[in-house]
Amino acid sequence: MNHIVIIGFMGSGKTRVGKRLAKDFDLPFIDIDRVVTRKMNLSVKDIFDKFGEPFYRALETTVIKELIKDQEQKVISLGSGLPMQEQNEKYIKQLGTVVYLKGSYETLKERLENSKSNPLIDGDDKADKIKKLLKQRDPVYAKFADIEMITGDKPFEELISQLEEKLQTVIKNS
Ligand SMILES: Nc1ncnc2c1ncn2[C@@H]1O[C@H](COP(=O)(O)OP(=O)(O)OP(=O)(O)O)[C@@H](O)[C@H]1O
Ligand SMILES: O=C(O)C1=C[C@@H](O)[C@@H](O)[C@H](O)C1
Ligand SMILES: [Mg+2]
Repeated sequence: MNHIVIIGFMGSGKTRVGKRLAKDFDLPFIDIDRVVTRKMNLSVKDIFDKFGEPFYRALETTVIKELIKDQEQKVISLGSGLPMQEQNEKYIKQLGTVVYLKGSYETLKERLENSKSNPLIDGDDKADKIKKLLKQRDPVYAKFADIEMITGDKPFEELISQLEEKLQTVIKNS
């Protein structure tokens, strides 16, 4: 399928950017974190606490597999951890044009400072956890990316217009 697929670290802007692209391109928007929490009627944190991370990962994989079969083009924001799971690799590759929203450690730390909804970075050592996870994840996100956009170095509107220009070129040539 030729969905527009947004990946990146927690706080990189997958939801905000995804919603905006969907509006501008007049496409439906799907946020996989949101689909999973709706299915369970629980927050990400509650799913992790009650059922554990492997259960959450299995749900994410179910959702991405369903989206492969979806013939209606969409903008899809993936969960931040989804590209890290080996079993999802083949599905991401089939899904469409992948946009990596790449944030620096400083940008992400600032955006995530007050967030309490990400169980993998909660706690007093949040900054350390962000640094370690980002180091592991950045090369994996980069590997999947058809388009890489730096987030945090320019105003949101500028990011959107640059990204939309790149997407139009990639989609035209695909
Ligand atoms: N380009 C940007 N410039 C400034 N702030 C931004 C930008 N993109 C997103 N933000 C802000 O950063 C925060 C995180 O954005 P968002 O929730 O979209 O990230 P996310 O990648 O979906 O995070 P998560 O993985 O936790 O769902 C929000 O407050 C959002 O408004
Ligand atoms: O980075 C991650 O691994 C996660 C990020 C959130 O979006 C949720 O998908 C969940 O907290 C896992
Ligand atoms: Mg989000």
